[in-house]
Amino acid sequence: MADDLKKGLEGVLVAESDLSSIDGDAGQLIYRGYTIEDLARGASYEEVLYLLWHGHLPNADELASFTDALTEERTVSDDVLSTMERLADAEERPMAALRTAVSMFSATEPESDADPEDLDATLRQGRRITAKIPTALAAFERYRLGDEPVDPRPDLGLAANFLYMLTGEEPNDIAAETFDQALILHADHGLNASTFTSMVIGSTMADIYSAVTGGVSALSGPLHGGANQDVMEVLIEIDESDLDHREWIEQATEEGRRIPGFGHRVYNVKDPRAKILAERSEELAENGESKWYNYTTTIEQYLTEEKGLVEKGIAPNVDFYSGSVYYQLGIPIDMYTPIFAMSRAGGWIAHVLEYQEDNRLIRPRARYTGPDTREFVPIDDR
Ligand SMILES: CC(=O)SCCNC(=O)CCNC(=O)[C@H](O)C(C)(C)COP(=O)(O)OP(=O)(O)OC[C@H]1O[C@@H](n2cnc3c(N)ncnc32)[C@H](O)[C@@H]1OP(=O)(O)O
Ligand SMILES: O=C([O-])CC(=O)C(=O)O
Repeated sequence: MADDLKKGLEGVLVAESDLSSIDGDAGQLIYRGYTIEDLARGASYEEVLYLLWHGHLPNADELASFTDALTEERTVSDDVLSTMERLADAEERPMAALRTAVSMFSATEPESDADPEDLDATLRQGRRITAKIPTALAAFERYRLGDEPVDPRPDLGLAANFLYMLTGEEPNDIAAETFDQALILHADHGLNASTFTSMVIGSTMADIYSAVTGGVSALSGPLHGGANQDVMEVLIEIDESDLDHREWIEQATEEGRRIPGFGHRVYNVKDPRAKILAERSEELAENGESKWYNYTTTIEQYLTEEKGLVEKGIAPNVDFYSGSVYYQLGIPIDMYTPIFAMSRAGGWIAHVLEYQEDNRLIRPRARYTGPDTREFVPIDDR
């Protein structure tokens, strides 16, 4: 492969960004200069959204008017609800239902005829999308269970309100805080595949609904956001196996299975988000069932230390520990990737807006390896 061809765009710089920075060797992630550890410990998801969208952490008044604006936009149209019901009846996957919902939100967009160059209008549209995603997703889950959707509660923050709409019960403080932290950890991550997808769409000056729908689509794949569901499925496979979890991972490794939740294009060491989520998983295990956390630590220890994967730069990524956290919060397994999207929508919107401020159409090239020019043969002569 010639040097100028960067398969998978590895290492290629295509934009400047103030939003997030990853140090793949040190295992550090910052959003606009703040470490992910400080944000996860001290901020709410709404504060992080504000930081990403407005460039600074909000003061109390700014946060209050920002959360009010988000809260006001939580309801979704009856058309979206009935579509969620139909898709639930058809046993559609939640990520596909979410992709459809985001696309449908634009039908009730009050500023749908805004000039694409009006980035304040785009931000307001993005805020509407971000506020509505939890409502549509929770409604889909309720319909799947044969229940009616639960109306959003204006007195609850985005994370607690989502859990409330999902179950009909107000979550306890530990569940609400853990889930809020998970949303913070997933909000942004440089030019990952789904963010880049949104930026490519945004670079044509298409609307933000299209960009976020594209982001959801790209995130759904098992090499990207879909891995969090796959990790939990592996843990359940281990639980149901006749083998003990240590034997299971030994056998899986011998069979050459690629374990989801390991490996990353940018990190050569353990993802800092995985460290935080591992702590949350351990805490939940101390007050509940310990086996899920135990399975993950056994896999991590075996692969990284005994099989030496960490020396090859393959270590747990964010998806490795989020599954056992969500499982212990009682969230259905196929909602894990939509939850990732719920959070990452904030990052997609931030990157699209940042790029559109000084927009240039994104349009790379492929090296042509097909035949040289040849003679066209009419169909009757072929
Ligand atoms: C939120 C996120 O998107 S985080 C990533 C979520 N995805 C996953 O967890 C799925 C599992 N992981 C993977 O498939 C990959 O590590 C990716 C897709 C994340 C990164 O892919 P790339 O940067 O293209 O790395 P690539 O697939 O080329 O792998 C490089 C080497 O690491 C190995 N490797 C990568 N991931 C793993 C893994 N999970 N288990 C074992 N080996 C792995 C590959 O076999 C390859 O080895 P080789 O050079 O000896 O052939
Ligand atoms: O950065 C990436 O390639 C994948 C990832 O961890 C994320 O999107 O959070």
